[in-house]
Amino acid sequence: MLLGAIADDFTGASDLANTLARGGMSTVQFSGIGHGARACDAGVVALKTRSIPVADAVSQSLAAVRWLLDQGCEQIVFKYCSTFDSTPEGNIGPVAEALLDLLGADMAVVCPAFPGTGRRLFMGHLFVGDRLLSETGMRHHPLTPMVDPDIRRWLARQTQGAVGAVHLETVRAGSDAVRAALRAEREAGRRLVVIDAVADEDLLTIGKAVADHPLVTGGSGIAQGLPANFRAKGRLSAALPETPAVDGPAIVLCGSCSTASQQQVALYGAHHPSFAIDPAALMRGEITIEAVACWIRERGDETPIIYSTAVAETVSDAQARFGRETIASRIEDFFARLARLLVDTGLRRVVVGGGETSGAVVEALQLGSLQVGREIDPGIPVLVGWRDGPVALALKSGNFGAPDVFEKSLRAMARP
Ligand SMILES: Nc1ncnc2c1ncn2[C@@H]1O[C@H](COP(=O)(O)OP(=O)(O)O)[C@@H](O)[C@H]1O
Ligand SMILES: O=C(O)[C@@H](O)C(=O)COP(=O)(O)O
Repeated sequence: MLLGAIADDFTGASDLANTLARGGMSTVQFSGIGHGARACDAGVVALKTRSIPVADAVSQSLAAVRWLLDQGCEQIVFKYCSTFDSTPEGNIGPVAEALLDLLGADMAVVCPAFPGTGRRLFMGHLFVGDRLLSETGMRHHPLTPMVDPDIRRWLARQTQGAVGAVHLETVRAGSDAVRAALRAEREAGRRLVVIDAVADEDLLTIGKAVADHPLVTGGSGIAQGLPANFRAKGRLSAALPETPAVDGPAIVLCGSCSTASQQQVALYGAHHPSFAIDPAALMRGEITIEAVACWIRERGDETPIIYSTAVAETVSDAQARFGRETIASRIEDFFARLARLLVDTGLRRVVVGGGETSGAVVEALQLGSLQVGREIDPGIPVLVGWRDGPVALALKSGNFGAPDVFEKSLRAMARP
């Protein structure tokens, strides 16, 4: 492995793996570090560290990066969400600072921008489409409500050290100007530097400027320029491995409550059987895995959607009644155990909506390593793992995907 990455959730990992694969690196996504290595140019370790206590996130991230270094990785990417999902405590800042220490690095860029999905960073402020981050549905995220669009200020709340900034005019002046600006930030003692990017060309400029940085942090966009650094040195594998087409019984599971997911669930549900998980009924034990699996079997050849997706008010009511963490983990656990039961009884294709939800599901399936296949929509590839035969996955990040992304995912998995 040349490039090693950790991602703080599973949809984020597949988003990054997709970018690296499209950039020409043979890429494997690992579910944690307990499953053994596989030969590839880039290894992406999916963690579920976005919404856990800071100390746990730091120790899991360090362990994963140590493992990647043992596999020979020469550069490490720390991938977090393009909407910078985090709380005032972390976990982006503390993990980034711990990685700088581990790698003996004196600085790293911080760049959540992903223009292909409308995430742009200008003057340190993060936009989604034409709105500041805090004026979007992310303000009401069930676990990491994003109420401040100034990434410099939000990150500074999470870090021990001061946060630096490099603005767009410098990025537009080219890689040498970026290198000089980053050097000035480092000399001023600012180890984490928020850097603007509003277009793919900005990310390519930044990618070139950080070719020799031990640590690069950002959304998947920051990885756009990295494969070229290895290609320029003639280091990339000649052929990219193909993923098999996977057909057969399928399910769509959605635990994301994002605005995009609400629309996608409604559209898919208009044409397919759908089953809504009511959190209160789940907590009372009135919805069981076995009963839902039986309902799915009764649908025959159809591919149903099972979802807990709800509007912000319903989510906050459930959180007030049962506690934010309790209800979240109860729902995640439900999807995880349901997916495992279904795959063990013949299901071959699983589409999951939501990063935390995907993490719970993929961990329960214990697929180990996943090969990265074709792109379904920006940031969403087909992934293929193995459990008594190939199992295809599509892990849809909350706000990613066209309105018909669930249908498209099922079709893309089955295509040779
Ligand atoms: N109806 C609901 N009420 C409360 N919490 C919910 C509900 N539905 C899902 N959740 C929780 O909200 C979180 C959504 O996070 P995630 O799966 O990462 O989606 P996204 O990708 O949109 O962030 C999960 O922990 C999930 O269990
Ligand atoms: O960077 C992104 O936006 C995604 O890759 C990502 O991390 C998504 O997280 P969720 O919205 O929680 O799925």
